Amino acid sequence: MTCKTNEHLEELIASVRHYTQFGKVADYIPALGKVNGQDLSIAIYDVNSGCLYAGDYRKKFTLQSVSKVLSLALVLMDRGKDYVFERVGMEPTGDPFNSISKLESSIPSKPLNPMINAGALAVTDMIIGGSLEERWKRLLTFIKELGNDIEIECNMEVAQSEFETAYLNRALCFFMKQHGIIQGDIEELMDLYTRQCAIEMDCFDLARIGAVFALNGNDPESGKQLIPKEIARICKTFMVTCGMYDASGEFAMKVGIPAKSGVSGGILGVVPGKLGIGIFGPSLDERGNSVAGLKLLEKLANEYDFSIF
Ligand SMILES: NC(=O)CC[C@H](N)C(=O)O
Repeated sequence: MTCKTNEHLEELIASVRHYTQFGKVADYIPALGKVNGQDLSIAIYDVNSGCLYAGDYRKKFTLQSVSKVLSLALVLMDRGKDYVFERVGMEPTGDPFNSISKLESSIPSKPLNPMINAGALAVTDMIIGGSLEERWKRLLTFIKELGNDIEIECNMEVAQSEFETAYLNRALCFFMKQHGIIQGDIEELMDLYTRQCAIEMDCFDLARIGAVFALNGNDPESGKQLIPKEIARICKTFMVTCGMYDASGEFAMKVGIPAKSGVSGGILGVVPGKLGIGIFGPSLDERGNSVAGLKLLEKLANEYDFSIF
């Protein structure tokens, strides 16, 4: 599948690029702070007619929280939904993605959903494998298959940078270990989680992964079922209710598609039955979503009537 440039998408990008100045690049993970805040690119994978792009769509970025949907899909396939949802809830929090507050107040004491850091850490802990390397390999192989790109790898500099500074995520893990939600070793989990967040790809790969979800888990080229339909549906539901952190309600109102963002500025979007969308725009708003990426999606959704509602 090749990706063609598209004049109208270029115009749309040009019309929203100035929003990048209203946000800022995440630097709480030091290695993430090195990118150019003005970058903005998009790829759209239409399951019927091919791929279109605008901007530097081959520029690589790390998935960060976008990876949470993919680890969730793998773990649901590994363990089944009863096991997973005994340990992680299904409700949006309305709190920032790294918040610790509801972990203590919710009854039973478990993370409210798999799209916040606490829930995602619990999910990554559930990835099956005899060793850290085996678990990592299983996750990476799964993501390569979804993106149909064997070159997808981990950016070890970003992974290491997060590993060395992830005090709050470690705190979440210690709390969950005390409450029996996390079973494994915490340093091993942090290693696996920070590698998962540092998996690097471009907008084209991300759009293709979106196309798999748009097709209920089927590979858009081979037709192979990569994710069972029910699990793809669960993932898309979480993307709608919790995918854009504590801006998920506003996003549902303004754009209305399953989507997942990450603090690298990536956004994975899904228009069911039709499109996968990959966006990269590292300048973030105060909630950690790509500021220009959101505007771009809003414009596209209005123009092409993407909303599922
Ligand atoms: N919102 C995000 O993208 C957060 C992911 C990041 N790796 C973290 O755990 O802090």
